[in-house]
Amino acid sequence: MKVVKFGGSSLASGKQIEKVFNIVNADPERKIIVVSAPGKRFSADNKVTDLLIACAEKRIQGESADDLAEAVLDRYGQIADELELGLDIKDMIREDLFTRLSSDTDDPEVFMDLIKASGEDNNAKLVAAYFQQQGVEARYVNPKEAGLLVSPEPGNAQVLPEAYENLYSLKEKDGIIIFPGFFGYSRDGQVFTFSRSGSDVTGSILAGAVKADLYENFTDVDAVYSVNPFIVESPKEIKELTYREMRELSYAGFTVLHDEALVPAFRAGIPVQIKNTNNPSAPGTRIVNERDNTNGPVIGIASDQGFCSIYVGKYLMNREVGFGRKLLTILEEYGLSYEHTPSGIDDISIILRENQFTDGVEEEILSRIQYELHADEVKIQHSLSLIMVVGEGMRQNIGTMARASKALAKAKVNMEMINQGSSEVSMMFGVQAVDEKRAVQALYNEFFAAVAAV
Ligand SMILES: Nc1ncnc2c1ncn2[C@@H]1O[C@H](COP(=O)(O)OP(=O)(O)O)[C@@H](O)[C@H]1O
Ligand SMILES: N[C@@H](CC(=O)OP(=O)(O)O)C(=O)O
Repeated sequence: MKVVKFGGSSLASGKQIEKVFNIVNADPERKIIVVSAPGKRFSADNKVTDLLIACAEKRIQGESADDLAEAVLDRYGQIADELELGLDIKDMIREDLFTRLSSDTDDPEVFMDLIKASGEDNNAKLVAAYFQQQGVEARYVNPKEAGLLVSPEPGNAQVLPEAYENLYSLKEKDGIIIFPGFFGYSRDGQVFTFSRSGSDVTGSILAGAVKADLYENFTDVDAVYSVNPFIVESPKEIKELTYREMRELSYAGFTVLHDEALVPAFRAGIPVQIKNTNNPSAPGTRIVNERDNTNGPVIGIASDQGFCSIYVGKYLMNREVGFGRKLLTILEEYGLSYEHTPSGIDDISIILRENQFTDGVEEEILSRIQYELHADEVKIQHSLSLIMVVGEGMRQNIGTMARASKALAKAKVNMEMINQGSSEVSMMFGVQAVDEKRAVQALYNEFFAAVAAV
């Protein structure tokens, strides 16, 4: 049995949903179908989820959200018309959205999740209606009915362990199951969503729960490319990579798969296949436990912007027991998570996502570090990009760091910091955001120009 997830780009129009139907119909093993909300039809288009967020924000501010609600309903309406689904489904979606919008906003975050989740929930109902109209035995299954229990963390829910046992019974159901991605229910019955792009996570949870043979993730590219195709033109496709490599790459900027989506599939040992809804005969990319390292040390290069680095210098820091703990405790008190901590004997840098800082907090944290830790120097550097060079082959190859540094030097990119993960499957370079694209291109030329296929 296969669990198959279709992303927003695969469900953005009636024509796309016809493709989805043909793909599912072509393989009787495709039994559990996870759907996202309708995504963008063209680059300047709106994702339904973004419209819903704007809708919820207006209501939270006490304003009317009718115009935005109509824009959402128009997207479903157009799809239903294209698929000749009739009025029932449109009426049902309208009623559902306005019922949700009329609920109380006392807890804005809970309200936001209720509205966001409607994107996937209503799309699953619409897709199920289309499959039924085509004469296929298919039915919408609600995550509450199926027992997809999650932690009550708005916009950042985590699956609860007992969900896996509950969801196992989906295996026994007849026909095709159309399951909305992106959200689950807390133990007391409230809706909570995963973080953005979280339908990938739902697919992986279901695949793990029913012990599927394969988790297929359909999107709008033929494969996972060795670098982001918006940075390097026509980059090499990756045929196979390991869970660890993909986890590092998706965390560091390969948005094609949610970085938390691999854990459930990995724990259950289920391979993941990335495929293209618009070109389903392309083999795609397979994510597995182990692969042959035949083509050099590096499998992919990912990059992301929006980081800052807090530098702390203190003479004899290496001798001071508890220094690191005290420093991280200050960050913890402000609810900040950090990404990397490159360090020397007398200094340490903490790399964080900039968007975690609220007004005024930055100065407060810097002066607390200076004062409470008696630091010699504390400074913050903004607008950094992190570049991750990833590959299991690095463990067996000598000189990968030297090659990367040389390529960056040749491209006149100043490295602000370097960190090699203890796992030896990744190297991190911190550069100024303005240098990011040039750096990625230089690294790509170094590691992929002469490689046939990866
Ligand atoms: N290394 C990469 N390989 C393939 N796609 C990538 C990569 N990095 C970023 N992407 C982007 O990921 C997109 C697919 O993910 P997403 O937009 O979330 O699709 P979906 O709508 O299927 O959920 C691609 O269109 C591409 O722009
Ligand atoms: N619709 C949600 C969840 C999701 O997974 O979407 P997509 O498959 O389009 O990335 C979002 O936009 O975040």
